[in-house]
Amino acid sequence: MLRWLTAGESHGPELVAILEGLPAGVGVTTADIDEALRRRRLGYGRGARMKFERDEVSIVGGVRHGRTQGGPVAVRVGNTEWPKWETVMSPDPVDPEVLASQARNAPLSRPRPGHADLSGMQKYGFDDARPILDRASARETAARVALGEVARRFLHQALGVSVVSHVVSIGTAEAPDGVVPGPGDLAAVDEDPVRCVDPDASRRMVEEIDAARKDGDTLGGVVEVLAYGLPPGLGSYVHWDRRLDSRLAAALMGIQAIKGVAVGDGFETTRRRGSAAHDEIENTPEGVRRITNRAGGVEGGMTNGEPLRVRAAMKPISTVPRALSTIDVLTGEPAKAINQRSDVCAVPAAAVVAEAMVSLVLADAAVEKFGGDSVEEVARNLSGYLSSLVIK
Ligand SMILES: Cc1cc2nc3c(=O)[nH]c(=O)nc-3n(C[C@H](O)[C@H](O)[C@H](O)COP(=O)(O)O)c2cc1C
Ligand SMILES: C=C(O[C@@H]1CC(C(=O)O)=C[C@@H](OP(=O)(O)O)[C@H]1O)C(=O)O
Repeated sequence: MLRWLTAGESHGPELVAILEGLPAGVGVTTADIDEALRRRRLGYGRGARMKFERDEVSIVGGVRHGRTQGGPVAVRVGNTEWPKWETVMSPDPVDPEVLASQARNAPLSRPRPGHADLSGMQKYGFDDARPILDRASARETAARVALGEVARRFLHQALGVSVVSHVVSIGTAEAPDGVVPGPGDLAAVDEDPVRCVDPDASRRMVEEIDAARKDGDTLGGVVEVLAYGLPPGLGSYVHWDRRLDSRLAAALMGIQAIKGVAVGDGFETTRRRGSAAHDEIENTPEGVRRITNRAGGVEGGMTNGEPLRVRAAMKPISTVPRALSTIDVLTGEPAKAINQRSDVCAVPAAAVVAEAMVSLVLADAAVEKFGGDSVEEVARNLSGYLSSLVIK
């Protein structure tokens, strides 16, 4: 079983992440994780903070000379913005006079509709949104992407699986159906400003972001993750919490601002008759396969050997520059919501985060199915399983 945990605040000194249960022998370096974090920062529509903040990565456990050792992998991602926030986010008590002398320390009492601010203040008993937004913030996804990169490398090295992602829509601008990146297309997708594989749709997405920015507004969209090279039989139908689709949905819904998940053709399938909804089976010289892949590679909560295809729907960013109406919790009076700076659209970044979450879930399911304490052992067990399949 793989377990992963993150800690740290958006404006704290650093994020910390631990991945436990990964076999030994996964090749991964600080530079690999650095590159994964660079990819998360890509994307047209991000706010000012992405320009001046750097991610400072260090691997502090579980890896020696570029290989995992079998113990928990621990990663730190420093926030280079920290010196500006040292007083606001100090773990230790601060002299009230020092606090009062800095405008940055003023309580944030005008909760943003759509963010965690108001419910978080009610739940944890604060009249300041700072402690809420600092942990609710998607800055935390940097820690998940760091771990996801280790999981992705494991999947590739032990099973030959490639995980890729792309942006399907931003606002009302949509890519045409069926245009997806192939297993080796990640770098090409990254070159596009919104990580969309259709140049025409990409241009319309960029225009839509420009228009929203001009209007002081924000946008959401849909991302898709694909995994190529999966064997049949990851996950199981025998219990709800062992279903791969249930685990993928939970992991993707666990990303900030994700409001819906679809496996394969998802909701679209409900508009079709059964005869046009399912994937017919045929035998080929290479083995059994589905003629189509509307199911997105999962049937009965298990991979079926076709490429995995899952989508996640992201709502528009809730820090709307043309600020929304709220109340000031200190006075109860109507007010405009907190708004200093924000992303206009973070859908391309969310695609990279979704890749990381899918990689973690697939790595977990692979360790469960193939056991093994080393990459070599997992690969051996996979090959034994494939050659012993009754139906190939
Ligand atoms: C990559 C990424 C970047 C985000 N950037 C912002 C942002 O700049 N401003 C903002 O208000 N929300 C941003 N969000 C969304 C908030 O984190 C999210 O809306 C908030 O945590 C409330 O949670 P919920 O949307 O899941 O209800 C971002 C989300 C992601 C995945
Ligand atoms: C810092 C990151 O994303 C942040 C996610 C976020 C939010 O509310 O989720 C709000 C913004 O932070 P701030 O309000 O400080 O500008 C984003 O910049 C990051 O992704 O590294």
